[in-house]
Amino acid sequence: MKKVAVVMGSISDWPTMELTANILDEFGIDYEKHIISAHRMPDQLQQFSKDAITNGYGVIIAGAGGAAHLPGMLAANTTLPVIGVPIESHALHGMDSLLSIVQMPSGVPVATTAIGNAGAKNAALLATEILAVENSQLVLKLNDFRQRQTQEAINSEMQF
Ligand SMILES: Nc1c(C(=O)O)ncn1[C@@H]1O[C@H](COP(=O)(O)O)[C@@H](O)[C@H]1O
Repeated sequence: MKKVAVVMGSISDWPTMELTANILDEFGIDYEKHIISAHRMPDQLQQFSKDAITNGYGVIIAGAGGAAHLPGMLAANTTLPVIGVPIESHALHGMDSLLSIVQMPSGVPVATTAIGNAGAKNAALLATEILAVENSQLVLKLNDFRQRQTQEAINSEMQF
């Protein structure tokens, strides 16, 4: 199975992106985590994204905050699917991150999640669903995850 790249613009994004990593762990998906900033590490960004297919990645998840150009610049340099996670910034509560990730020009798509923790978790689930297209074991695991989630919601309703 292909690996997932979990990329973030700064180590300060890790408390959010760790939630992505936790879900990939839960599904037994091989991933690598990297700090690569399009702004601060432009050469490394180019190298990483151009080599991503030959290095065995199937999906890239990129979390960034503020002027969050990282997911878009990764997408510009590879045809792998890129999922962007808008980190909840302090100054603008992640609206800056969201708008700078979601408003890509036509021709270079980035699948954008919700801001912050929910987005980080959904990015991992979406990456799992992409890999599940070619992997029936992952389909079973995703169905099991959904069933448990439904049961937890039913239980909370009964205890309410
Ligand atoms: N948005 C970007 C990029 C980029 O898009 O290249 N590089 C860093 N950052 C973001 O800057 C925020 C503050 O970073 P610091 O905490 O390191 O100052 C982080 O949320 C990071 O993702």
